[in-house]
Amino acid sequence: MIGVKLPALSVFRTRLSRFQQSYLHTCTTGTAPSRQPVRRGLATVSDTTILPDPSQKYKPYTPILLNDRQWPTKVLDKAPMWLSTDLRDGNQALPNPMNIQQKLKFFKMLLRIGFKEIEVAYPSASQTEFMFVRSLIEDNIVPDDVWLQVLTPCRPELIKRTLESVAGAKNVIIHTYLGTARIFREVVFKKTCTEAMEMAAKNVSLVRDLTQEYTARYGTNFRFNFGVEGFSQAEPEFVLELCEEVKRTWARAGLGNQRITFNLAASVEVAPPNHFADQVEYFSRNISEREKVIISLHPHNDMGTAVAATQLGLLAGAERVEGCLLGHGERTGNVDLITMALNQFTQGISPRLDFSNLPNILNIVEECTDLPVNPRLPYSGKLAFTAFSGSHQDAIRKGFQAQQKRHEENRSKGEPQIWSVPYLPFDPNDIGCSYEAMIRVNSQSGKAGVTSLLDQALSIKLPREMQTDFYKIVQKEAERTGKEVSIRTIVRLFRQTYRLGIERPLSGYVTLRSYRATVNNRRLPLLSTESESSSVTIEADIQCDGVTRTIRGSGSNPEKAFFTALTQSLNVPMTLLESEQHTIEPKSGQARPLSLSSSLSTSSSTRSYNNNSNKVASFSKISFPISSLQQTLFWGVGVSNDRSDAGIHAIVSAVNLGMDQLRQSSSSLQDDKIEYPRINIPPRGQKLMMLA
Ligand SMILES: CC(=O)SCCNC(=O)CCNC(=O)[C@H](O)C(C)(C)COP(=O)(O)OP(=O)(O)OC[C@H]1O[C@@H](n2cnc3c(N)ncnc32)[C@H](O)[C@@H]1OP(=O)(O)O
Ligand SMILES: CC(C)C(=O)C(=O)O
Ligand SMILES: [Mg+2]
Repeated sequence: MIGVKLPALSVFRTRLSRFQQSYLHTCTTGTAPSRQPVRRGLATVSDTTILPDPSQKYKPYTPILLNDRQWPTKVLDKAPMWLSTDLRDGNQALPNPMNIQQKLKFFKMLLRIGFKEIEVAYPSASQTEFMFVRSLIEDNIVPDDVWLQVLTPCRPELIKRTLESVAGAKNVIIHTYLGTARIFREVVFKKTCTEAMEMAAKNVSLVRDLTQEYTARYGTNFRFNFGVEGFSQAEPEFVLELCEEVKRTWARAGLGNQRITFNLAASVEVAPPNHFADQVEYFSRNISEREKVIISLHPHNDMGTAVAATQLGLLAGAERVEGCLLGHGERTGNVDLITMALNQFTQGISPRLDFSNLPNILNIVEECTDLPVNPRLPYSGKLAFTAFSGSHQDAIRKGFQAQQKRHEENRSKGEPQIWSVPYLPFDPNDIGCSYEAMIRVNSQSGKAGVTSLLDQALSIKLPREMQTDFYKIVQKEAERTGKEVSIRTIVRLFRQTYRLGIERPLSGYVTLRSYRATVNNRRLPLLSTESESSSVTIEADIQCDGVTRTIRGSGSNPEKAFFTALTQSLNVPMTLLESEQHTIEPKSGQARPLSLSSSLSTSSSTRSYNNNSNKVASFSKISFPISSLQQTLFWGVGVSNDRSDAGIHAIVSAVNLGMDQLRQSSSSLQDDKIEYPRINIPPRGQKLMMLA
C-alpha cells in the first residue's frame, strides 16, 4: 500500500467548501446549484456549424481542491489485488450472456491466469446466474485460496437470494452496491442523502446478519465489498459520510481481521484521470482507520482513459482493481486488466497474473463473449506489434540486430538482457506471440520490411544493394493491388524474379542444364587449399528456347570459369563485380522456412530441394549492357548445398535479369536506331541464337 500522511480533516473541509456548498444545497433542496465552470467551451457557433455549442450543453468537471496532492510524485512498485468481473459486469453487457458451460470455461481460464478474486455472478438476476454459483460450489471447482465475489443491490429480497447462492462456499466476498451521485439519488432512487444513507445502513445490516448466520452454519469466510456506484460523479463529502456509516454498520459483524473493501466506481467515466486520482486520494486520506480498509477501483472507459485513471488511482492510494479482460463490460467497457497487468510487466513489475499464452486466452474470451478483439487493442490486438511503415520496420530490424549483440555481451558478463528495440516496447514472445506478425508489407513499407520477411520466410539475407532492387519489385506489386503483400507473395516474387526453383525453362531465358568442373584436372568440389589460385575449367550445357549449347571456360574458381564461358558464349561485354554468400540457417524457434522448391542442378540429374536447411545462398552482382551506351548492375541469387554451385546459379540468375532488361529496352529504343551489342536475343517467345 502507498503510505499517505493524513492532514487534519479541517484542512480538507476548508478546501472543499465548494463541494460542501454544492452537497448541502443538493441535500436540502434536492436540486443542483448552478456551478461556475473552470473553463468554457470553444465558443461561438457559426452559421455553417452543425455541432451545438458544447458550453451550452455540457458542464465540465469541477476540480477537487487538493492542492497538496501526493499521487503525481509516486511510483507504482507492486501489483494491486486484482478482481476479474468478466463473469458479472462483462457478462451483463454481452448481447448474448454466457451460458453455464461458457461461464465455467471462462472461470477455469481465470484460475489459470492466477486471479484470486473473481466476481462470478449477479445471483439474483436469473436462474442461470444462481445455478452457476451453485455448480461452482457443489462441484468443488473453487480452489481454497480463491474468493468468489457475488453482486447484489441494496434490496433485501435480492440480498437473501444472493446469500443462498453461496451457501457452503469457502471464501466469499459479498459486493453490495448503491448509486451515490446526485443523478442516481434524485432520478433513480428518488431519495435525499439522508435517506440514501439509511437505505445503505439497513441493507448492510442485513448482509452482516446473514453472513454471520452463514458463517456459523457453513464456516464460510466472508469479506464485504461496498460498491460506491457513481463515485466519480458524487460529492466527495457525501461519499465519505456514507462509507463511514457503512463501515460502522459492518464493523458490528466483528468478522475478525478481514478489512472492508470500498469499491470506488467510475460507473460512467465523466472526467479526466487526474481528477479521478484526486478523488481517490481525498477518499484515501480521509476515510477513518485507513488500515482497516481496502480501497478498490472499478473504472469504466467512457472517455477512453480507464487504464490511465486506474494507474493514477493506484498512485493515489488504491490497492485493488476490478476490471475485465480486453476491457469488456457495460458500454465502452471496464478497465482492461490485460493492459493493466502488462503495463506493469513492461515496467519490470510482476503483475502476478500469467498472460504468457495470451493467444489462447483471447480465443477463449472471443468464443465465450462472441465479440471480436479490436485489432488495435494494446497487447491483445492482432496489430498491436505490427509495423507496416518502412521507417519503423527499418528501426525494428536494426534494433533487433543491436539487441542480439548487446544480449550476447550481457550473457557473457552474467548481466540481465534488458529489452530495448525501437517501436517495440515489449517482447511479443513474453505473451506467446511470435515475431512473424510483427512486420507486414504494403505500399507504405520499405526495403527493411521486405528484407525481414524474406529472411523470416526463407532465412535468406539479401545484400544491402539487392534489398533496394527486390523492394522495388514488391512495392510495384503492392501498388498494383493496393493491398497488403503477403509473405507467400513475397516468396513467389522472389522466386520469379531470380528464377529460383522454376522447373520449366521460360522462353528467352538461359537455363543451366548441367556442368562439369575440374580443378587441377580433378572434379569439383574445391579443396580448402585450392580456391583462388587454382585453375578451374568448366564445361556446361545451357539451354534457351529449346536450343542446347555446350560452353567452356576457365578461371581461378568455378564461378569465374563459368562466367567466362557464358560471357564468351553470349558475346556480351558483361563483368562479374561481386559475390556474397551465407549459409541458410533457420532461426531457432522459427517454423520451418518456406521452401524454395528448388530444382537447381549440379549435374545432369535434376534435384528437388524441399527445405533450405544446410544450404548456401549466393548473390552475384554483374554489370550488363542494356544498350550500346549503358551498363546496368544486376544482382542474381543461387541456392544450393554446394557453395560453388550456388555461385554459378547466382550468375545465371543475374544474367537472365540483364537479358530481360535488354529485351525491354531493345523494344523501347528500336525507333531511335541505336546500335545494340552484338547479341542475338529475340523478344520473348522466339529462339535465342547462341553465338558461341
Ligand atoms: C453499475 C452496475 O453495473 S450495477 C449492476 C447492474 N447489473 C444488472 O442490473 C444485471 C442484473 N440485473 C437484473 O437482472 C435485474 O435488474 C434484477 C433482477 C436485479 C432486478 O430486476 P427488477 O426487480 O425487475 O428491477 P429493475 O431491473 O427494473 O431494477 C430497478 C430497480 O432497482 C432499484 N435499484 C437500482 N440499483 C439499486 C441498488 N443499488 N440498490 C437498491 N435498489 C436499486 C431501482 O431504483 C429500481 O427500483 P424501483 O423499481 O423501485 O424504481
Ligand atoms: C456494481 C458497481 C460497482 C458497478 O459495476 C459500477 O458502478 O460500474
Ligand atoms: Mg461496473
